[in-house]
Amino acid sequence: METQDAIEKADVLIEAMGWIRRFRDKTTVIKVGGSVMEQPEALHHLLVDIVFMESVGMRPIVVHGGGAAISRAMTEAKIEARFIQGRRYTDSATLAIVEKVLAGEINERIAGKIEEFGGRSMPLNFVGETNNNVLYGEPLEIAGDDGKPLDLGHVGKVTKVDRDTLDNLCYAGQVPVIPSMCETESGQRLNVNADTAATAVAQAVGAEKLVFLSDVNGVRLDKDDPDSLVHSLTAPQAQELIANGSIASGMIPKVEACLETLRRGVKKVHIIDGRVRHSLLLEIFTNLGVGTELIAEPV
Ligand SMILES: Nc1ncnc2c1ncn2[C@@H]1O[C@H](COP(=O)(O)OP(=O)(O)O)[C@@H](O)[C@H]1O
Ligand SMILES: CC(=O)N[C@@H](CCC(=O)OP(=O)(O)O)C(=O)O
Repeated sequence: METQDAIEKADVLIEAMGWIRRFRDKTTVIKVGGSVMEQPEALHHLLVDIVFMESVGMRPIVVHGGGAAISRAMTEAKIEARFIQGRRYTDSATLAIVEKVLAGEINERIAGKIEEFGGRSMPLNFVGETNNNVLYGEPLEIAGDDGKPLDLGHVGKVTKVDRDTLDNLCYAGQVPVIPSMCETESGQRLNVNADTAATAVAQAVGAEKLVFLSDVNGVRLDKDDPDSLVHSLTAPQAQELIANGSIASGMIPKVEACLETLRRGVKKVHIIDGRVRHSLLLEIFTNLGVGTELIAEPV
């Protein structure tokens, strides 16, 4: 029986070989949502998966949010969190919290854990003595229903990514870990929605794949019903679900980010459940089709 078990394990390795070959030296951008980071066990398994990917010659890049932790820190500081079209209104006091919690604590924690699990990583933030920032941008301008610009405070969008630094780190076998903030040309720091930050990184490095890890099993027709999961979604279908309100709250910037990424040529975009053990490896190494795959047009 033991030999049988060992043979089955060897079969699994052989099955993975084709996928490993396919993705070797190709970049996968992994966006880790704040909700996944709230669950230490889920985060542990996810980071081990990322170390595995790097060990077999893939090039993972992590972009992370931390919405839940930011909101918690705001409550402690007695600041009320307010969202406008899925973006956090960011005044100066909120920005200071975002910088400390997201670019500081969470970013360093993820990078530290990757190292703890046997990988090598580089936290890319501007907190501390050296500025390792790779995301540059400008204030985000969005309009309300009346067409007038909305005041979001210090919220930005990424317009430039330091691709050379990311390429060099990946080449050297280090996993870049990027918080969702950017700096303007004049050095002003801005809070960026993590889904859109991940999109900008995926486009800049010409990623083969962009995977969003969230706390739901994917895009659902009814957001409260896990059985209404949509396995494959085309761009027009996704737009329809946003327009009719089926896709709401934090799922809006995520799906919009997916659509933008497809328009810019990244081949595959997936939204999967980061709470499921090894969901990332299942997504990459099997045909099981976990979560929702977004595609530009039906094949
Ligand atoms: N149609 C939908 N399908 C799935 N989730 C949805 C949908 N509409 C809204 N949501 C909400 O979007 C959330 C995911 O977005 P968000 O909280 O920003 O996640 P993350 O922090 O992982 O980026 C889900 O937890 C769910 O409550
Ligand atoms: C402008 C804006 O909304 N920024 C986000 C950045 C963090 C984020 O996006 O975190 P999740 O991935 O966990 O949602 C925020 O302040 O919550």
